[in-house]
Amino acid sequence: MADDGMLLNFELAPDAFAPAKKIKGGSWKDRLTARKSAEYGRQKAQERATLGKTIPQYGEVQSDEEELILPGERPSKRARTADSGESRSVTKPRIQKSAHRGDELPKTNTGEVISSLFTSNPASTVTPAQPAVEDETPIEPSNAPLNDELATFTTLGLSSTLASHLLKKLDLKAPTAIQRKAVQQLCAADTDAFIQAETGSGKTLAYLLPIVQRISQLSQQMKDAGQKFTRESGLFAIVLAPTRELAKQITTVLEGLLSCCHWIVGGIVIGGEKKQSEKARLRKGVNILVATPGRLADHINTTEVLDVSKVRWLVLDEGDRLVELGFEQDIQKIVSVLNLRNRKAQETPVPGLPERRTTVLCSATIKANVEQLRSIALKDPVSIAVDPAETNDTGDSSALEQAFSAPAQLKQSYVVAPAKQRLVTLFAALKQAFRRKGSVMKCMVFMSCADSVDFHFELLTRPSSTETGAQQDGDAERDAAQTQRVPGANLSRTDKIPQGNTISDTRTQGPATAFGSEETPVQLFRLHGSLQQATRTSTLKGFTKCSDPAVLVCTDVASRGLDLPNVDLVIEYDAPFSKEDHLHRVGRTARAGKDGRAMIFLMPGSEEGYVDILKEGKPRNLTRHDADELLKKGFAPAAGVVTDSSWEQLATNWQIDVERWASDHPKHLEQARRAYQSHIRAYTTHVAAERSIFDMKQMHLGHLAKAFALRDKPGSIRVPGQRPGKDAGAKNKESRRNQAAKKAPGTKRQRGDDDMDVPTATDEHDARRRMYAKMKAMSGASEFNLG
Ligand SMILES: Nc1ncnc2c1ncn2[C@@H]1O[C@H](COP(=O)(O)OP(=O)(O)OP(=O)(O)O)[C@@H](O)[C@H]1O
Repeated sequence: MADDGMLLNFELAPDAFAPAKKIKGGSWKDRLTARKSAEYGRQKAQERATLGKTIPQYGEVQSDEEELILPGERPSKRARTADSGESRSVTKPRIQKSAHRGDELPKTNTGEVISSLFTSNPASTVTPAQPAVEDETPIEPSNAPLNDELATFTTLGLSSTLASHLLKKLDLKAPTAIQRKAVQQLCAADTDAFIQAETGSGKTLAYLLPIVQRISQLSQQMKDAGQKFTRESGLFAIVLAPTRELAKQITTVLEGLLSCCHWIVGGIVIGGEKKQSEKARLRKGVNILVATPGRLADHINTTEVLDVSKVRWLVLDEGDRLVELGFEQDIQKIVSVLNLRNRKAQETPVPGLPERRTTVLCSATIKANVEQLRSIALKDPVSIAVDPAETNDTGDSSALEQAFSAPAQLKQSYVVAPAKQRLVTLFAALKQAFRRKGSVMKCMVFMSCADSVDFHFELLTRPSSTETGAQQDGDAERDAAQTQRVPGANLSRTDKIPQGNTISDTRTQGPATAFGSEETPVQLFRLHGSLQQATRTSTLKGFTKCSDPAVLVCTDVASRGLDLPNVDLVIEYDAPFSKEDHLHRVGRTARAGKDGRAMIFLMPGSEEGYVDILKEGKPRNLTRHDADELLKKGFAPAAGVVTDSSWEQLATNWQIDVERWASDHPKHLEQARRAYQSHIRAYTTHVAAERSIFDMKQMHLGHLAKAFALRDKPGSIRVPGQRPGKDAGAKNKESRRNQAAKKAPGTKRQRGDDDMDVPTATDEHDARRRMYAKMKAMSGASEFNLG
């Protein structure tokens, strides 16, 4: 009876007793999301029925369930930050005034208070020595082709055919410094070599030109000896690259070269492509093969027709990355098979074929970890580097490690933005960059993990808040999200949620509605290792070919070796995992003598220590920006009149809008939470030497949540398939780290250890490699998924 009484107090939603629809089809994730949407819709309808609550309108602050204290509830025992009077509350649903600096917090008309962007932020630990003024003095590019009259391709030992092909067909007038050295050395001698030079200095041609030259000489010698050179004459050279994208790019450069000697045939074998068609190509015969190590090792095992006995040139491009991604075993296997078959082939020599194999290791950064590759693959290598101090080096990698630097003409800057303001500052930086038509054409934004890339892509391409539910592009999911903002609209949103996974697989391009405009439309692309190979290829192509200004949001899968034309700005929104990664990321711009800008986001406090590491890359100009400065510029109205309060108000409104976008729809919310958690995990994977700079213990997880448009308490952020958010907390991390430290290095991990983010090994390289392996496993992605 008592129950009956209770029931009478509630006005039930009309469909309250309707049987829940069984959701079929799609992956488990899709079904879960659809189920949640249905639940959410039912809950909201019930809330409206019981509390008479209306759906908030756009621009109105929604109650923040996690941050707010309802009347009658006890306030929290302690403030969220040591320094703060932050974010506690009383109830009222509308904003009374804007969040000005120093104001407590924006208040809603029922007294609710939400966390402000501009209060309780930690102060910078460094007083800027000088105002943020970019040095406009022109600087001589360090990776440009030589302008010395004597520096021509013909003087390097290349045939006149090849040299004139470079000039006339490929429009390459002179070699770069590293090309001059490498081509001279590798055309003349059969010694192993390290090629080390800045990003964008033309290393691909530096090793391909001598190979093509030598094979073309070989073909001539065979002809002289009365033998015909064909694609079946043998496989003479192999180039190994760590990523499929890079392998494809090398193949394109190779094809460009081979068009002047069409009898030499190049080919490619990479993971993610059909193995049968690769086998068919290998059966027909190739003379130069570009491959990823895993796939080549696989073919060596399973494709009988692949004869490697005549391979005389082996290139390991991006050597340190090959090691980091754990390819040593594959490479070891490939090298031992090459050695074995090579010995056999000497019994039936080919005229003009060198006796020994030349192995070349190549990278802009060559780290100590390359020692392993060196012992596996190289014998008495010579060092080919541009700096005269290194040219006599006989391969001591510790000396080489000191040598790397960013291209001289690259303008680097860092932004000091507190955790809460990261997202809004990123928006402001992009808005500002693309405001003036033509000032930036292509920009890359690096993030630490695939989930974060997906979330930011979705957020920055979301429909503008003035649009209504009826989306012209027919994107039903967006429809659903948008409909929620229309008061009185039919809220049975489950009807509108597609069963397919529209976020993670299919859509990798969209208009950047957040910061593009009608006058300057900007296209946004996303790229990470968890995408299907075909999607990745078409995304890169789309970004490259896009005639509108474009932004590629990506993980480190795009950091190495990719030569994307006209990238003029690189933003490292999440700091790189090591200083070498930084040089490779920023090296996507300022290539082959062109100008470029790079900007890295750091948080006030220990992260500012990263500036010293940036300086190790010998930047000729390194400028500091504060978040306020970017926010002021980014939120400046078109007329450019910015008052102190207007930009803060606009920034706050923007933040509120994205928080509502996230909280209004279960799918967005889940994506935001997933991104937040993955970001925290990735944060713990910085190399040991940099862990005091990127220190989890100093991270304010609540503030960080705001950068993912979340209003949740960090501890309550849970996503299916991921560990609970609190596991990422500093306390737990610390205790697990201690546990790990107690284990002897090399001890096999116990099952309970397996979810640790902190590597147990003391050896930094090994730890990092294992971490990559773990990240790969976490997202179930392919050989070079770094997200
Ligand atoms: N001699 C040259 N003259 C003009 N442009 C050149 C020359 N050599 C190469 N380039 C161009 O320079 C760009 C960078 O070349 P490449 O990708 O080989 O650089 P890289 O040193 O391998 O860079 P990364 O270290 O980032 O992989 C390419 O667009 C290439 O076409």
